[in-house]
Amino acid sequence: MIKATIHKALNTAVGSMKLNVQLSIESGQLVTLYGPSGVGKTSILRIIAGLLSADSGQIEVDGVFWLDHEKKIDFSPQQRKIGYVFQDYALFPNMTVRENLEFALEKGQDKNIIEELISIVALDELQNRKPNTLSGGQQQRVALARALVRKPKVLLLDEPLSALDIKMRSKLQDYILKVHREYKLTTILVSHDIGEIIKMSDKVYCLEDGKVTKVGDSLSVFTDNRLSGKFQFTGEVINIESEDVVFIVTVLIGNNVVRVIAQESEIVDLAIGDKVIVASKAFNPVLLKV
Ligand SMILES: Nc1ncnc2c1ncn2[C@@H]1O[C@H](COP(=O)(O)OP(=O)(O)OP(=O)(O)O)[C@@H](O)[C@H]1O
Repeated sequence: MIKATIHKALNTAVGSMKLNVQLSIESGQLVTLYGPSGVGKTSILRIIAGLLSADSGQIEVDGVFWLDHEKKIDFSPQQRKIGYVFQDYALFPNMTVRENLEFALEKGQDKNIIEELISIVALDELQNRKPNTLSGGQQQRVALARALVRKPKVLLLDEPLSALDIKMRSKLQDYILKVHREYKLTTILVSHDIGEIIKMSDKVYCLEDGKVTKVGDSLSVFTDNRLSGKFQFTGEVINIESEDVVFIVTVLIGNNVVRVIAQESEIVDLAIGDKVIVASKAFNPVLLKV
C-alpha cells in the first residue's frame, strides 16, 4: 500500500502553485493521474521517485517510510524500489537492447532477470540491435523492461505511450498490464487518454492546480454515472456546425470520425478540442463533456 501526502510550491509560468495532494493506493493497483498540462502530475511522480524534494509530507510504501519530513527521513532514489518509464524512452543510444537492460542491473544481481524480461516483452529478435534501429513502440518495450530489471515494487509511467500511434498504444497497454500483473506491481500512470485510463486503471485521481478534484474508479469518474448506455466511446470534438434546427458534432474516436446530431442544449458548453463521451440513450446517440 502506498500512502502519500505531498506538499510542494511549484513555479509555473504564471506564478507559484501549491501542490497539495494525498494519495492512497492499494498494493497491486494501477492508478492514473489525469489532468490538464501543468497541474503537477510529473512533479508528483518525481517526488515519489525521490528525484524532486517535497517541501513537506510523507510517503509510506508497505509500511516503510521513504519520506517523512518531520522525522527527517528521505530515501535516495536508489533506496526506493521504483521503476520509471518516461515518454521519450531515454535509452542509451550506443548500447544494444540487451546492454541497455544489463546496465540497469544492481551489483551482484542475478542476470536471469534479463532473459525473463526479454521474453516477457518479446524482445528476443531485437536484443542485439541499437535503439535507433527500433520503432517507438519497440523502444518503449525496452524502456519498460529496463525499468523492471531491479524488480521494483512501484512502477511510475509518465505518459509512456503518448508518442505512439493508436495501434502501437494498444499493444503497449497490453504489455504494461501484463507486467503489472505478473510482477504484482503497484503502478502509477500519467495519461491524458480517457480510453486508455478506463482500459487500464483501477482508480483515477483528477487533478487541477495542484489539488485532487475527483477520485474514484475510472468509469464513474468519467461518466459520473450520468449514462446508462449500452456503449460508450470517448473522443475529441473536431468540428461543430449547425444544420437547420440541430447541430452536427464531429468527434474523433481513435482514428474514426463520428458525426453526432445534437440539440442546442447539448452543445452550449462544448468547444472544439473538448473531450466527450459518445453514448447511447434510448437508441439515440448522446454527447457528454468529460
Ligand atoms: N523543480 C521544480 N520547482 C518548481 N517548480 C517546478 C519544478 N518542476 C516543475 N515545476 C513547475 O511545476 C508545474 C507543474 O509541472 P508538471 O510537469 O508537474 O506538470 P504536469 O501536470 O506533469 O504537466 P504535463 O501534463 O504538461 O506534463 C510547471 O509549471 C513547472 O514549471
